[in-house]
Amino acid sequence: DSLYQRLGGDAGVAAITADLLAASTRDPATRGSFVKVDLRRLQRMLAEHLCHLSGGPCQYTGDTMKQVHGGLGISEAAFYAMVENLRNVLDAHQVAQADKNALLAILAPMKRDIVEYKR
Ligand code: HEM
Repeated sequence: DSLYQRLGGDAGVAAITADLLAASTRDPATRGSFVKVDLRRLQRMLAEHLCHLSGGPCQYTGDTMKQVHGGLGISEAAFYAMVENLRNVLDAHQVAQADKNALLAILAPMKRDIVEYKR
């Protein structure tokens, strides 16, 4: 029994990813970053990434977090806004508190590779 399974497996991770992307393209704190992005591809890569990180049977085929986000000028505030949106999405999918914390704990250290500005 892995975190991936507790997130709902393939279908759960796909739905969580779709909802997070929907929130990210709506939230004024983050939406500007996604204007020119191929969201279908991003959905696929992000789902792969989350599947891999949570112990699912997936290979992540994208680039490193530093390669992907470098130069995008992402602020710490935007990062925290996305974390907050993910927290809400996981709540909406009734992911247990411990599993939510486990996933967020895996993602938190990536901040240093993603954020370029304090605000
Ligand atoms: C822990 C937090 C985050 C994780 C795990 C994450 C993960 C990813 C992944 C896996 C990709 C796809 C990589 C690829 O295509 O090779 C991606 C792309 C992207 N991310 Fe993030 N991300 C995070 C935070 C953010 C934040 C806070 C923003 C902006 C507010 C952001 C903006 C983007 C954009 C714009 C792309 C698409 C880049 C492109 O295709 O040119 N990400 N992210």
